[in-house]
Amino acid sequence: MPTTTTSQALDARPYDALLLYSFGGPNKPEDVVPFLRNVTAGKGIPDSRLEEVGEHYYGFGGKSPINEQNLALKAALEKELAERGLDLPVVWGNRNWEPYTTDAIDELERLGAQRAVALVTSAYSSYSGCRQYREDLAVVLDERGQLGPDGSTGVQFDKIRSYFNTPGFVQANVDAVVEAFEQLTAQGGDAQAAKIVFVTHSIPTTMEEASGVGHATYSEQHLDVAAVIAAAVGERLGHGVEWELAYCSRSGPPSQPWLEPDVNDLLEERAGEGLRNVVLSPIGFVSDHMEVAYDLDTEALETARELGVHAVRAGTVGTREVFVKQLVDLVLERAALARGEDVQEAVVGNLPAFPSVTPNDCCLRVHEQPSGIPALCSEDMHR
Ligand SMILES: CC1=C(CCC(=O)O)c2cc3nc(cc4[nH]c(cc5[nH]c(cc1n2)c(C)c5CCC(=O)O)c(CCC(=O)O)c4C)C(CCC(=O)O)=C3C
Ligand SMILES: [Fe+2]
Repeated sequence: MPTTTTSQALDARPYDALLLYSFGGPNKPEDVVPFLRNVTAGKGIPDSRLEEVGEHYYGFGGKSPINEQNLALKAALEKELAERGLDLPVVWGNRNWEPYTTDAIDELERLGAQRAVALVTSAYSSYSGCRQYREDLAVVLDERGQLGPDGSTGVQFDKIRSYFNTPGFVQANVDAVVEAFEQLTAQGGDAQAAKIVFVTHSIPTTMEEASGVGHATYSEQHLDVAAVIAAAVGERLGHGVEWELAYCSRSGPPSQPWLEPDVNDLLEERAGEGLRNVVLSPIGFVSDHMEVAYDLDTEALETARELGVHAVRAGTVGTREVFVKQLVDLVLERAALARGEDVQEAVVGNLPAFPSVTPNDCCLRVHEQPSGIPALCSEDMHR
């Protein structure tokens, strides 16, 4: 039997393609409304919220940074794969904008791919970051007449595990936060006194509860990895650093509870207690999405300024080398698993590696309320 290291270093079999699967975003003003319609179909988001979010996009010329970020990640993955001698084409697709899921499947078929490994651009497990991607794949396959009782009857899909608690994701965030501390000092801020406020996307508390089937919940995942990042940053800086987790980008009706505190509310409260220096670390986002560009760089930094708080926003992991290498390691790990080999799954923090084949009721939108939609890469849909 080959050792894991050797086979992982060289072999992506049985996969013949990598699907980079993301959210999508508008490229121009005319795209904004159709994009928002795609995102919100049947989700009960009030019109007032949609108009507000539309304005965020128009404020940036109707263009989200997300598509360029994904193209950059695709290029970085291609480079890393080529450097390792791996002949694995990368195909990009999105749930909510061009190139759509069906375009990506067309492309996979054009390449003659029979078995693809999917990498979703969300590091954490919840309905929004995990199951929704797997359901959309199933829905699109169904529309194409390619969904059988145990998965796709065409190109087969597996998925790499949620990667928030992998060494490369954590290291990339540590590097970014340390750089933000250096920037704070260079700007005349007080790095010794600064607190890290980790930020992620809020979700409804019902979705939070449902995210904990078979593994830690969405917020627990963030708290676990935030503690590791903060400790490593403290070591690099040579002094302890305090930290907290806050949320951004809530939507839905005001009556519906979502995870709190909101980052702006937290800044206000801590400023009232005397906090004057903050590093905002958007660990919930793998690249500079609109949430980062608007909710953090526009809104939260403005809040901080009004409060007299010196705040610096740390970078997202984006295409940092250590992160890209981790993603390719995860592809190879998934391939070794698919070949039935023993695999040492690298993790950091106190939580175990998340499942590569997810339980059937993993990450439902609402706990114990079946969605009625099959989700790919779950136990039932995995042959
Ligand atoms: C957890 C999470 C992630 C992180 C995981 C991941 O990355 O997948 C994420 C990512 C993203 N969300 C995005 C955009 C939007 N999300 C919305 C709505 C919602 N997001 C939710 C959660 C999440 N969302 C939820 C619970 C809703 C309510 C509706 C529902 O229950 O599903 C809405 C509707 C308006 C509004 O409510 O804001 C928009 C426009 C974009 C694109 C940004 C760009 O263009 O750069 C990205 C990457
Ligand atoms: Fe979202």
